[in-house]
Amino acid sequence: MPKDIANLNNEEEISSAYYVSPENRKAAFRYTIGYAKPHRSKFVLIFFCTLLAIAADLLQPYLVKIAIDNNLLIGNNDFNFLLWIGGIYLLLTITSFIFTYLQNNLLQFTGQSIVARIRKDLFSHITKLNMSFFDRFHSGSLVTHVSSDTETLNQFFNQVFLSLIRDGMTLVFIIILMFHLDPVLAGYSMVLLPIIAGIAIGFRSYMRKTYQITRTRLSRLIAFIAENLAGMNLTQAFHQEKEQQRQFTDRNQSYLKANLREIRTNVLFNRSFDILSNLSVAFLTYIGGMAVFHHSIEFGVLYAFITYIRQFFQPINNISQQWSTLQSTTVSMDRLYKLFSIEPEIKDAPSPSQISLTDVKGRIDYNHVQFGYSDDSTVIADLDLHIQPGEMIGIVGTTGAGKSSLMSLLCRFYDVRQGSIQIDGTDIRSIPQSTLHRMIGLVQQEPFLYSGTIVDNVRLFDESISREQVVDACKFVGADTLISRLKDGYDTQLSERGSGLSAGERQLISFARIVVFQPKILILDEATANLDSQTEQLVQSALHVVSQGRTTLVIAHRLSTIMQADRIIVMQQGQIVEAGNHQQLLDLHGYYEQLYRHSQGKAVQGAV
Ligand SMILES: Nc1ncnc2c1ncn2[C@@H]1O[C@H](COP(=O)(O)OP(=O)(O)OP(=O)(O)O)[C@@H](O)[C@H]1O
Repeated sequence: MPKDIANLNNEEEISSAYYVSPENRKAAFRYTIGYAKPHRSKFVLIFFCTLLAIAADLLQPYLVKIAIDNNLLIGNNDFNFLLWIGGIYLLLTITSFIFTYLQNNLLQFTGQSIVARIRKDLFSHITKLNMSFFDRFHSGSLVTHVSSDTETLNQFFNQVFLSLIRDGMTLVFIIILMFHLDPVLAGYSMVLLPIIAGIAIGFRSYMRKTYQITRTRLSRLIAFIAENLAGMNLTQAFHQEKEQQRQFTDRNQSYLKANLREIRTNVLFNRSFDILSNLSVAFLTYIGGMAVFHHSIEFGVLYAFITYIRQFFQPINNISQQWSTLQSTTVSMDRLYKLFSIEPEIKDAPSPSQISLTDVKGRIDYNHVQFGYSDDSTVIADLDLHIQPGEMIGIVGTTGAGKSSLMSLLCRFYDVRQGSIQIDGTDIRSIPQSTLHRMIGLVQQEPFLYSGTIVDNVRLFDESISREQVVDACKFVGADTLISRLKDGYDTQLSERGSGLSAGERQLISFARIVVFQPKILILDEATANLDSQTEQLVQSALHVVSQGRTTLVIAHRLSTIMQADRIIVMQQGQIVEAGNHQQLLDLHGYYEQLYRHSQGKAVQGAV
């Protein structure tokens, strides 16, 4: 994967991030073109529309040439003939309009459909990647890939591709017509062709660099905005507004500078190109004028020739302009291809065990588990834990002891390094992930809610679950009273991440999800620390009712939540150091007792 573009700092890094090796370029190109294949017939149609539009355009000067040479210059004032020529000219204009319109619409439709498909596949691919991928990748950069890089591909289909067909064909037709009109003048023009093309390509390659810098700076800006919006509460809580504003201004300014430089270079190039084009016209007018003077060509030929030479520059300019777009498309194609090529590290076994969700009992065995996020770190060291179906386990421990990691391993967000985890005696690596995730219900410390109504959030947009089921579930966990107090009740629209609801209310909605989806195992990363005592009471009783008949693992931040647990395990540095029920642990006079005394002290202080 190239370095995260959000983190590119200087232009050298930018250049190297934008370097695409020829092999990668080919593979990425083949991959992208694969998306265009189903649209073959539309591309053929586009080709013919373009062909007809160009032919209609290019025949117009030729018609005028005929009118001049075959009528006006020889004094054959045949008005009928001129009328015919005028009629055909009009017809050609209409033909060009119709086919250009068709070609544009067809190409837009095809290009947009291809890119929409790529965007859809990319999003679906990203959702299948493992947590380790998201540990490495900033969400801001992923937003950029899904939005900007696919947009660049859009430009490829709607601009580059169109230009290659339309301008390429126009150039070829103009050359043919020029040679048909006068080979000598055409020969002179051909001398100019490589000079103009050389200058155009040289200039464009310089422009490409400025363009890349602009795009990278824009990506950095977008990534910064995305990340800042996600962490806005933190920014405000820690009065980071000024610092964030400063960083934003830096990025904004550097984008502005790059943008202005790009525009300056663009204008300079286009004006230089115009001058070059005018000089060439002047040169050919001189040579052609001499030829007319010496009667070696007719005036109409010179007229047509000058018109063609003017039209000759446009496609060269267009192609060279698209050349730089093509370069950035190559980079985007490469980045998207690399993203598509990332395989999920955690995959279902080739022949997974078939497990019926209704038969799950909920026994969990951690068998001498070892785990680390990287090869050189160990977060869980040889942990052995066996949990009976329906048992409630409280997990406490120091910060960073590995409590959440233990839960992530059970959900198979990561795979164990050594040992195994079994559910009802089956290694979770041989259970299909979709089944595994239906077996386990997760209530996070900061429950995530989607944009949508409360009903949508409880049933997770699964229309097969009725509204009544949702309401019953909310009543069951005691969330009904809270929800009824909201203005639109169950139809209250929740904004992004469920803001508008308190942490406790969000937790209650997560509990209702558990009741609706009926997983046999419940994991709760408890967040009662943030709750007022009344909501805490509600969450406690919700936990009590929801945990009935389920194997429940509770990471406790307040001991009051787990004092009633069947078993409490105390973790330190990835190991279980104490285990037993509340009383047994107090009798050990160990770490748990210290925690308990500490929490009692706090409670007393709180009461004072
Ligand atoms: N995604 C990750 N990538 C790398 N290291 C991680 C990741 N998540 C956690 N860690 C590290 O693994 C160790 C265990 O973290 P874990 O979150 O499991 O601890 P915890 O006991 O749940 O802590 P807390 O009570 O603070 O939530 C810590 O040192 C942490 O820094």
